[in-house]
Amino acid sequence: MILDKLLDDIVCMTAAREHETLDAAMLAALCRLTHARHCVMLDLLHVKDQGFVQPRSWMSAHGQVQSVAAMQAEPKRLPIARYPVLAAWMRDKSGRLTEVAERGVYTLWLPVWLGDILAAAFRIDYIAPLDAATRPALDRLLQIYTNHRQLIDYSERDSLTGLLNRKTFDTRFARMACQVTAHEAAKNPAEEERRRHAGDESHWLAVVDIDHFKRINDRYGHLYGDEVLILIANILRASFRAQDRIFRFGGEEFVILLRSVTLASARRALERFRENVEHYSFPQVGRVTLSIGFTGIGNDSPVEILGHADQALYYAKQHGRNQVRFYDELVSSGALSHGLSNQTMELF
Ligand SMILES: Nc1nc2c(ncn2[C@@H]2O[C@H](COP(=O)(O)OP(=O)(O)OP(=O)(O)O)[C@@H](O)[C@H]2O)c(=O)[nH]1
Repeated sequence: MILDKLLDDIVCMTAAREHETLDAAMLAALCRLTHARHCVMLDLLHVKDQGFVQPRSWMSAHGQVQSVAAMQAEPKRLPIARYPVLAAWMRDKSGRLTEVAERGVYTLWLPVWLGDILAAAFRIDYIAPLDAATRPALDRLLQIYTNHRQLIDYSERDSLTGLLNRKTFDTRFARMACQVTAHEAAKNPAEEERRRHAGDESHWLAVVDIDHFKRINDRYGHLYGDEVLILIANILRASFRAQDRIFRFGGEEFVILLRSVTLASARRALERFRENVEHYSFPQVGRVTLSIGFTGIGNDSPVEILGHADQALYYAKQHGRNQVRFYDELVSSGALSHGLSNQTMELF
């Protein structure tokens, strides 16, 4: 019986081609196998050598899997010290299934190890103790989950920085732009423009390019150039929210999708990131700066949106580098004319 259920769950999990679907299949499997009252997946974030814990997805009371990616608000991050089991795993760089019983409720913790990095954990709460066969079954299921997650990571991510790759950007951005276009179709473009400037929440796309990166490679060699790319990827991860998506677009270019924020917040986040890089001391290389162009994601096609952000980036490069430029503002001030320039990067 347990074998049948387990095989069904494995079929579901290994059919997943994206993290969200894999996480949902794993949560459903865990709830079914443990008859859980509550099941949540937590992400472990490593920020400046400190560990933080943040929910990623969970099973709702109605048996539906919900995910942070679909939420408007930033989920709460708590220091890892608030979770003694996770803190001990992180300190020891090892740990397996751990069951904790307290006042008639059992909590099972399952770690997701990627090498010696504790990347995530599942927490399951239930009231009847697990039978002897369930624990080893959960342990195997966790191994299958981790293996499949690594496979998805491998195809979605850039091997140098670990950020999402260009192929993933193409798929995700086309999907996101379609959703926004469908949502905005009923509105008139002038109203959408007014809404973005009026401080309403919207989605934004930013293109980031390291300044004079060729000089870094030429002066210090490609290995140091690669190190700069890895460190900038780390600063990017620490500078943006869980709902935002960060891609290495190729070479020394990165793309950020900022979700559901006002123009002022998007600008502030990008400025803060730019300053974080400017003030970081890169080993051997010293100071590195970057230029950023960004625009709103409205009714335009993905190619046009990328083209607009790239035009703003090009403007930043032409006007001193180390700055953030907003496409719509450049157009309304007359510094840029609306439409695709022939200096835009090669798209798709
Ligand atoms: N180390 C390293 N270098 C790379 C990688 N991908 C691309 N590059 C280098 O990135 C450099 C990009 O240089 P350019 O496009 O001329 O731009 P830039 O020197 O950054 O100048 P501006 O963008 O105008 O500020 C080239 O020297 C590429 O060889 C990589 O994965 N690792």
